[in-house]
Amino acid sequence: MVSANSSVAEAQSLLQLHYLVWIAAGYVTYALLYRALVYPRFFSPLRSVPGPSMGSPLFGQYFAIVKNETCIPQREWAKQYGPVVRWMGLVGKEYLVFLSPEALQQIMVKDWLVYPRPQIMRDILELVAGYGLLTITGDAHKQLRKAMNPACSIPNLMAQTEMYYEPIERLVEILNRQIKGEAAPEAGKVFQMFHWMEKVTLDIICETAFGYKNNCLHNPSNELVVAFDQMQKLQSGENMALLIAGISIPGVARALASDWLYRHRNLVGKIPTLRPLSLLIDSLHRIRTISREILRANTVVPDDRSTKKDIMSLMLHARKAELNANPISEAMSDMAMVDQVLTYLATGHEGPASGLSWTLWLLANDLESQRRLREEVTPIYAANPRPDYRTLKSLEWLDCVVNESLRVLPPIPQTFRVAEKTDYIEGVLVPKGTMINIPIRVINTWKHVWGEDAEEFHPARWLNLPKAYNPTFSQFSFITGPHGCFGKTMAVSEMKAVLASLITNFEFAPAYAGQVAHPAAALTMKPDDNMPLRVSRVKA
Ligand code: HEM
Repeated sequence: MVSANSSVAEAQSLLQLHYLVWIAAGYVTYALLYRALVYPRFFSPLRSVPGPSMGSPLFGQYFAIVKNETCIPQREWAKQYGPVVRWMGLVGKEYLVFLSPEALQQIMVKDWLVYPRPQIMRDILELVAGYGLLTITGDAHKQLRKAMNPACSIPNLMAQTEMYYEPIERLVEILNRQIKGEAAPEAGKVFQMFHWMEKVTLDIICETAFGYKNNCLHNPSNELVVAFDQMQKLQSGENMALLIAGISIPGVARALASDWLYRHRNLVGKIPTLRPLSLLIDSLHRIRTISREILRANTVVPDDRSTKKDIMSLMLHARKAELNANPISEAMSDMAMVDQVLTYLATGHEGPASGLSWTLWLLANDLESQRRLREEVTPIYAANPRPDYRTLKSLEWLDCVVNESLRVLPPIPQTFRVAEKTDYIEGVLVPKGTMINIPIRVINTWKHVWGEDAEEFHPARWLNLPKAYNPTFSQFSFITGPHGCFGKTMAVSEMKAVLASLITNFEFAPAYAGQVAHPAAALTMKPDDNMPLRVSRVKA
């Protein structure tokens, strides 16, 4: 009897569980359908903002975004619908694009605290660049940025410029030697220019930011280059989607950077879909190991009178000052310091390496601009092969070339912000939680400002700027405001030093007839074929 009763009770509770599962599944389906199909079509305050069709019910325009060249769909939409565009992401997630200076001023400058980087973006950035300026916001960000600002002061940059030349001269010497070794040296040699730009910029940032001699130019199996290369190969729309899906699960971002998962990465790699994650774990571990090494090599804290203002000295100094003021304060731990090293390693070389590769590509396809640049820089180098910061800054055509290249092919082609509260932008009611897509590449090539040839490379346009040009918002490659690029001035002066040395010594041409560039982007926009270019000695 007892057992018959308990069987009935068991059957009843199973039935209840069964109902609960059905109710939960029904609710999730309803919520998904409501979010993806009903709300954006019938209730969203953004439903009347112009933009492309809703796309697929679950994926919106997601595939148009990840399968096309970065920012090209947004550019087409802006041409068709104007400077405010709405597009749909996954499961009804609404994205807004604004191109006007007024809107960008509000989002990036005036109300920057209302529009922080979205959490998912910060999680991804934290994975590659650690917990630092890129991932924090508000007061913590203000404090860290204030401590670091002297690293990019003009006197500091003037002192740093001299340090660029050792790696640059190594690069020139390697290219020269390899061209000489060819059967017909006068015809030059094809080099994967992105690889070389990555190496020279890594050596420069290691030296100028941390006083660390990396010398990956002479060492093809250098751990840092191998790790960053491996990460670069993983940068595709599909892998990014996998990463975003993975990171959306709480705890996954932290796990990916953990030593435990590194030890078990081969197990992860056994599942074919997860193989890119196992490579990512490996790269992250290698980069963290070197960052720790860099920190260990920098244990001496500069005293108060020290004139050393490289990034590492400033960080050590800030930590010492904090501990002196309050010995029990939570000054940066060694782990937090490693994260700062990661931030500058990643940001300090990727942008300049991509920027330089794109500039060489554009010059290889515009021989007149290349010739004019050589004519400007050659006498400068003949007088002094290590021109200083002010000399580089004063070269007019060099400035035009760098500005124009960064405008047409910006190394960081887009970024995102999220509305933390409901607000109006350009008269559009933007509900809390709306994603703001800042398509830098589209802003930089907006015909309304730059005219009909906006998408073409014409350095001379910087000598006669259009009426609608706005110095802060028309070339937006470093964005602006409290989260604007920390290394802007350094990046530009570094690009100029590398470019001027290369153009004085070499001529650049496409590697083969009909060559086209293939920009591939996840975080930064790089040439997906490593940019092969034919390099030959400048004829006397
Ligand atoms: C051509 C080269 C470069 C370009 C185009 C570039 C562009 C950018 C952009 C667009 C951002 C904002 C990203 C966002 O908000 O989503 C940014 C942020 C940042 N960049 Fe650069 N960057 C370059 C070089 C550098 C260099 C050389 C350094 C370091 C020495 C650097 C350090 C940083 C840091 C630390 C941030 C975060 C700033 C903050 O939020 O306070 N960048 N960069």
